[in-house]
Amino acid sequence: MVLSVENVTKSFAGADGATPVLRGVDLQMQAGETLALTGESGSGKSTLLHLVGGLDVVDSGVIRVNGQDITEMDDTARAALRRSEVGVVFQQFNLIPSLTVAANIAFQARLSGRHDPTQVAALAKALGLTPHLEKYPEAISGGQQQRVAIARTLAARPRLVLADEPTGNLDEATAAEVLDQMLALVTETGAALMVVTHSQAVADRMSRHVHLSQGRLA
Ligand SMILES: Nc1ncnc2c1ncn2[C@@H]1O[C@H](COP(=O)(O)OP(=O)(O)OP(=O)(O)O)[C@@H](O)[C@H]1O
Repeated sequence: MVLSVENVTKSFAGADGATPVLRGVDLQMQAGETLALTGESGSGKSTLLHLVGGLDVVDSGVIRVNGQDITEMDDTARAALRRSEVGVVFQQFNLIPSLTVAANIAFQARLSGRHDPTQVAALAKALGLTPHLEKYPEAISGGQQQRVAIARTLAARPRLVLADEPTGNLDEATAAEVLDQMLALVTETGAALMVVTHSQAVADRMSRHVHLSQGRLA
């Protein structure tokens, strides 16, 4: 089991007390599975993604990544697991402006000790980035930057890939193409992929679909 979420709750403090966002979420993912997570705006999709990615902590419940309980870990251990096992593609690409496209793609893989120049070249080719490898992020389009962010995540070969609207900034045709490549690359590495999306077209491409409503998954 790559991911196991058991009875997870999370509230945020607001002006009129704590607002529960997740009220007991259960979810399991196996290696090779692809999952679409949908739900209305504000339903808590990003919150769940952040908890699973170890970027925020649960109020109660258990999250296991590759069998390891991240809710019991301290910040250092959680950060180490995130570096080695979990890859996150955010809506904002968070590229490093002072590094070339090639160095941005290699960045995460270097951190997790899995840098392989041949793989960077292969990912760049698969995502149509080869002509841009020596450019800096400011000199490429938003859609190209998004593909660099995807390549950077996959280059580190995480067991679990979490993506928040990974093709949200791309036109329909490019989005479909990038999604195809992402699915192929994830399948190739045997990782599990969770995609938060508002797009039915994206959800339809995943092997499973769960919907977040009233703080629970259905
Ligand atoms: N750090 C925070 N502090 C306070 N409230 C928060 C915080 N993060 C999220 N929330 C609240 O939790 C709820 C769920 O937010 P979240 O971003 O997870 O929703 P979402 O389903 O991802 O929405 P969208 O589809 O619009 O991105 C919202 O009401 C939001 O205002």
